[in-house]
Amino acid sequence: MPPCRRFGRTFKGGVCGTARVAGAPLCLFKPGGRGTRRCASRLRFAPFAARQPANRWSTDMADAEELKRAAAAKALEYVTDGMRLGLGTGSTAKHFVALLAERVAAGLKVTGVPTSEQTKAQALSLGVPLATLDELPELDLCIDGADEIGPELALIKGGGGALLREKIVASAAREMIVIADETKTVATLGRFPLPIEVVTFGVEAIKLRLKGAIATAGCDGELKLRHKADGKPFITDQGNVIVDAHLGRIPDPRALARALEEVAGVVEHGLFLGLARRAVLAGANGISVITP
Ligand SMILES: O=C(CO)[C@H](O)[C@H](O)COP(=O)(O)O
Repeated sequence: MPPCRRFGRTFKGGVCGTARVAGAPLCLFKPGGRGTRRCASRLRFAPFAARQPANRWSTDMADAEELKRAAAAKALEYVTDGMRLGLGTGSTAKHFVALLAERVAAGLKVTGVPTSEQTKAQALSLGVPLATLDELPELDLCIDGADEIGPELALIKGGGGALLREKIVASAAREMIVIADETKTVATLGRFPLPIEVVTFGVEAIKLRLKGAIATAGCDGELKLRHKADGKPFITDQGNVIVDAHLGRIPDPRALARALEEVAGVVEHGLFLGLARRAVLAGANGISVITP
């Protein structure tokens, strides 16, 4: 049995052979005739075989991570030497930063501007050179995840609470590429609660004004202040709080964005309109790259 070209190992009871699935570098693991499973991570490869009898939920979770990593790997193809990169936040962006770090270790020269303290810590720990947006106010490319991807690549972002810095960094970049597993795509935005970052002063009054603004854009739904697991309000990297708007449907995202921007106390909202120029989506059938 030839060893896996990616991992350099031969796996007992099965064949591991690298392949490109619809352009994405994935390793195909064929455990002894029991079907083909995908593995995109050296570290998780061995446990994967042992995981065969695991319950459906954990298998789905693992598959979702593999898809995120596959999207991140494809997006890496758009990165070239010397680029100034916006580095997104979230579980998909985390895969991108990890893969980017491997390329940096192999000699790629890039400078990243992180969109959160979390991403900054990850990038620093992996040796990715960083700068602040003040030092690099113009970026070549920003790569980030999203919570929902609607028509014309309109996005909802901010599930991880980093929407403010994410929007500033994406706006500073010549191009934004959004990376996600394909379950994030929707025909109409709004199933994912829309994060709205507001100042900590007068939150209840701000929520009342938000309710009215949301109604003028033809939407309705509950507004909830975001809390952490310990019950305390979630505080963003900029020291603000987040109100999540559970709207269900956003028929006119531009109208809603305009209405939200008029409410005093709103710092930013999670509607990213006209920012993403490309989406790299990973699904069961491979990778697709879509443009608005
Ligand atoms: O906007 C974000 C963080 O503020 C993330 O990009 C978004 O929540 C998607 O995260 P994940 O890749 O973990 O699904």
